Amino acid sequence: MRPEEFTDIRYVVEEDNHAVITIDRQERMNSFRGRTVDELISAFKHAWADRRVAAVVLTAAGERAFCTGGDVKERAETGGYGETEWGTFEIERLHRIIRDVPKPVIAAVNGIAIGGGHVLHVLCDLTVAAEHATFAQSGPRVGSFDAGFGSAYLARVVGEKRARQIWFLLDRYDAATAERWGLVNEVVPADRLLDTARAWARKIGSYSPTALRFLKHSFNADSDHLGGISHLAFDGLALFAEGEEGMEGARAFAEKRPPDFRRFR
Ligand SMILES: CC(C)(COP(=O)(O)OP(=O)(O)OC[C@H]1O[C@@H](n2cnc3c(N)ncnc32)[C@H](O)[C@@H]1OP(=O)(O)O)[C@@H](O)C(=O)NCCC(=O)NCCSC(=O)CCC(=O)c1ccccc1C(=O)O
Repeated sequence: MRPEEFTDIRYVVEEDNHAVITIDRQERMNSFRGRTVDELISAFKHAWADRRVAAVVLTAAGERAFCTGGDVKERAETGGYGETEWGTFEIERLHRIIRDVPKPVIAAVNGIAIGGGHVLHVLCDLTVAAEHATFAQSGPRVGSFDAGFGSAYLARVVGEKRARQIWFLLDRYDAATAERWGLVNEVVPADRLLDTARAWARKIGSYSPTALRFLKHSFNADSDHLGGISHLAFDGLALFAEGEEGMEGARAFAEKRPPDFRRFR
């Protein structure tokens, strides 16, 4: 897919140095549907292939949300995430490409990062967050889980107790807390968010791309076996999400009522 065809995201190469990928579905709080995921994968491939690009910035439009994960309304209405290029929902491939693209990926978190949106920033190499940004997982409330990188790799980042706290209590954490936990690298005022990400990209652009490529692969190698767990988990999730228990979570969200999971205990 060519960048001119994108409807859910924007892709721009700035200063002949870095790519900026902007999720832009503000009417659904920058949640992703199947098409959004296809476009994100395509954008990362463009950034991978483009020799001008030293680093990739992943951000989103507006100040309210970075990404709120899967489009829960779409899921409640249709049981899935809508049409895709190949007929498959490629979120796992998106996770892989963020890790595999041999250039540092910087998440610039401009608002809430929750659910699958939180997982996206966790998988990025670096995270800079606006002061008002918040962080949370939500799966067990809306009938979902990320039992792969989204939980196991998160535990690498913040430690087992914090990762379990994030997934079992589903609270929202402010940017200062996220920085204290090592979940984000730096917190800046909202009006400095993109400039900080750009400055990091510029700095990265002055370093040896081959050295950076090997370093990224080296960091990944140590946790790559978690990809096998992700594989199992996403196949399990696909079955779970369309079943009664999974759908209770999505429907409850769309109907603005608390979910009732008691019959599934
Ligand atoms: C983000 C909130 C905390 C914001 O709360 P608040 O500020 O009070 O605003 P709201 O009034 O709730 O929301 C405003 C407006 O936006 C709509 N909206 C918000 N989030 C979404 C969303 N994710 N999808 C669609 N629409 C959304 C909301 O309905 C409101 O619309 P109105 O028309 O104005 O009423 C809060 O909104 C919130 O908690 N949102 C849900 C976050 C969430 O749970 N996300 C999904 C998690 S699951 C996931 O991301 C993984 C999916 C996945 O990878 C997968 C893969 C393979 C198979 C299956 C799956 C799977 O489905 O799990």
